[in-house]
Amino acid sequence: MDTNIIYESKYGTTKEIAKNLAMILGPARYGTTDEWKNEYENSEYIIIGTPIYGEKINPKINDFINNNIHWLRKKKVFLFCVNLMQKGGERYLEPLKNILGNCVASTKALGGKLVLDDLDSEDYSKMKNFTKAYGVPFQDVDLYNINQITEYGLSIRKHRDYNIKMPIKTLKAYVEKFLKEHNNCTLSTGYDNMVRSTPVEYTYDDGYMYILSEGGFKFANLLLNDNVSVAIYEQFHGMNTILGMQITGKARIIEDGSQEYNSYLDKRKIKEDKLPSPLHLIKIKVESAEILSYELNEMGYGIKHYYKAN
Ligand SMILES: Cc1cc2nc3c(=O)[nH]c(=O)nc-3n(C[C@H](O)[C@H](O)[C@H](O)COP(=O)(O)O)c2cc1C
Repeated sequence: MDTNIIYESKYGTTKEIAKNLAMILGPARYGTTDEWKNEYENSEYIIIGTPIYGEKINPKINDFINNNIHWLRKKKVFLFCVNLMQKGGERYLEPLKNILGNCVASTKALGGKLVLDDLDSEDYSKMKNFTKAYGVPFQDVDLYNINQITEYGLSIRKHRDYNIKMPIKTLKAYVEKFLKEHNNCTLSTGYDNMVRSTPVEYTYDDGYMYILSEGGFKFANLLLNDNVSVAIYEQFHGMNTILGMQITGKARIIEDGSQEYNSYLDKRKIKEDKLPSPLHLIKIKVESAEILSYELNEMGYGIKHYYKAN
């Protein structure tokens, strides 16, 4: 497993976050310091999560880092803490960052929870004294924010998956070749609780995908939201022949009968008056592409790539 998440948690918030991060970062495992096995040391990406109690990181996390420093320093380490600071919680991670040095790729403070009814008597009275001393209300606090967690998970994922950078020209040429060599895709459109994935034929030319369609559900979404995602892929036979792309783009409906519409039909040698029903033209600007390609892997560039069009 390339990615391992190590955490400690007293009341379950850091555990919940570790579990969600493991799903986003999958394939990944998550577990406490006690569940750690030496065989996990071959993971390249190590994410360490600690709750903050009394301004301090969890002692087991501290011990784990000190006892494993020799191999941790050779990895890419992401540190996060779970706390109730609205801002600046990263400072709690400074001691760990200082021990680990350059292997720390990022530090992040994530919002935690305080549920007074769940606290054991010792924590309950500590919190009571703390709130009294600082003149803050003695009450439940909920800063747990799933958007913040997914954003954090995706940022680590990007760091991990797109680590091997291809020359941009080579990647662009590869993306364009792939898009030209295929003509089937799944177009996903969405608005509010309406989500639609439609298998369609497309053509590609100079940064744009073109789709002709009689109409339907997807147009209702496109009229309300021009953000689209497009998947183009080959049948899955195993990781050693995996090939596919997920495009993010902006769609526009080209006016029927406009010059652009007519020249597209001309190019495709489609006679409008011969059509059984009118066709509408969707033009998608390719903004970015996430690529899974055994071909690029065989070229020595790694299997996953992120392409951003200019
Ligand atoms: C006794 C006690 C002390 C705490 N001290 C701090 C603190 O110093 N700074 C902070 O931001 N949060 C503090 N918290 C809040 C915890 O970090 C928060 O509840 C977190 O979600 C706990 O994570 P866990 O459920 O994974 O153990 C404290 C909570 C308790 C109960």
